[in-house]
Amino acid sequence: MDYKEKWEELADIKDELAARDWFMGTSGNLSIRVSKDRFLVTASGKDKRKRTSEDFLLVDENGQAAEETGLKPSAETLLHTAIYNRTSAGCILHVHTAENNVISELYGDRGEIIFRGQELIKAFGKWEEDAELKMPIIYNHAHIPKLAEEFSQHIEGNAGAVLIRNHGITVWGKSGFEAKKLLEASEFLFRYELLLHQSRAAHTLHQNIKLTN
Ligand SMILES: CSCCC(=O)C(=O)COP(=O)(O)O
Ligand SMILES: [Zn+2]
Repeated sequence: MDYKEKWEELADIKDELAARDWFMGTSGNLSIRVSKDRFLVTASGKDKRKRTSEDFLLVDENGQAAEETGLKPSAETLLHTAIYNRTSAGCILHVHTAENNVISELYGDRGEIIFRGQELIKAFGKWEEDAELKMPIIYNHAHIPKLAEEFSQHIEGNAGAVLIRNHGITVWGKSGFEAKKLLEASEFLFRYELLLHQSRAAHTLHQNIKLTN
């Protein structure tokens, strides 16, 4: 199976995400579809900031190595198989950032975060003036099959995003370009939300200080 082009595409995306410092402490995993039942996924536990010939391995629809290799697929490969087996997604990106973790903790008890009135929700195809983007937040089960099972309940269509509480975000899209767009839009929305919280808190504190003086 010739997957050189897909390999290079995923390696380029990995470099771009690494330049943003989105792979702290070896976290994160990425994959790209090569055929109906084969995809390339990052090898587990690697420093994803480095570009090497052992960054990815080809796996089948069960997440098992499809070629002779000493590499281990990502520990979270079952989340990738869950998406590829249910959709026509072409690429999946999972990163841990401080921002996505804090948002997942702030809104985790609600089970979702809803974005409204934000231009960047258009990246998710939400173009109407009153549109809202609901992003599910699921519990971070240590047992990956259990995590994948809960995650699967939120896979709707060929593009989407799910937050795993105090863990990270997983996005998928029809292509590498689409998946990256959703990831960048999500991280923008998280930073915006956090800045807004901080600005409001600072403003309230300022008002209270003025009142007591
Ligand atoms: C050190 S991060 C803990 C595992 C994780 O959440 C992750 O994204 C990376 O795991 P992988 O096996 O894909 O390297
Ligand atoms: Zn992870």
